[in-house]
Amino acid sequence: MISLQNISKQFGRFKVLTDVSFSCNKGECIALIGPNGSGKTTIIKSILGMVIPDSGTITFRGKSIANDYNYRSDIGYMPQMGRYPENMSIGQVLGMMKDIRKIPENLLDEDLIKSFGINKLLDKRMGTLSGGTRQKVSACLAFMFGSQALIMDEPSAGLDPVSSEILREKILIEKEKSKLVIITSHVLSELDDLITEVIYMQDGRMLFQKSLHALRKDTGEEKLSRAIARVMRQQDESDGLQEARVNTSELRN
Ligand SMILES: Nc1ncnc2c1ncn2[C@@H]1O[C@H](COP(=O)(O)OP(=O)(O)OP(=O)(O)O)[C@@H](O)[C@H]1O
Repeated sequence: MISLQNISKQFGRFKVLTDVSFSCNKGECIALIGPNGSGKTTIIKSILGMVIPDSGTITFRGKSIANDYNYRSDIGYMPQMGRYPENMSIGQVLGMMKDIRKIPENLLDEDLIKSFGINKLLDKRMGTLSGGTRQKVSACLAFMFGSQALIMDEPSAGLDPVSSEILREKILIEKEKSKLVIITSHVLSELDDLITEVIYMQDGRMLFQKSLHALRKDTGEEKLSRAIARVMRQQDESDGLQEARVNTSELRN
């Protein structure tokens, strides 16, 4: 459904993405993980056309996204930090998005609006909302139009435990409908029962893409956090060995 081929991006002199390639398909729930600054949000923004890569190709349903923004109506996006007109009320923001997307009222998915209780806050101005309520509005918008792909950038950040669980249940329901879900999170424990695949980023490079099943099998660890920790230890050991080999050969020369 979404495919990245050799994507690289530089901001000024700083290389943020180097030769990133991966594909993801409907029915998959992909954890895009990695340390702060490893390039996860830049990947997401590149998929959404908000960042233009310096090189490489991104395709959505087999078609290059370059110069064609129509594909975006098929992606529900929940940003890390939603920015909205501060003077508009929640109801006006929801209404504005409905007008832009032009989806018939009976096809709108308003589950989260009800379960988060957003329907009781429609008159509140965006500028007065708490961080968590703003996140809830972003979540409502991401799911509202029944998009076939959902991209969520740290969706539970700022949500209280009850709301996190509501969102998690919703993601599971959509995953069961064979949608593609891409999700970034630093709280790996909340991804355990959700995801099918892991893409691990480090320093702007994709270190690996593996099914959760393969990752568990390779590491012998059931929990994602422990499996990732084990992979990183193995990586450090192999980097150390490599460094030792280089040092030895430098000494010989
Ligand atoms: N518009 C920009 N101009 C300059 N540098 C940028 C820009 N956007 C991102 N960067 C830099 O690119 C790097 C990757 O940022 P990105 O937001 O993709 O990381 P991330 O993996 O999502 O991090 P986090 O886990 O902290 O959200 C960071 O060093 C960031 O400062």
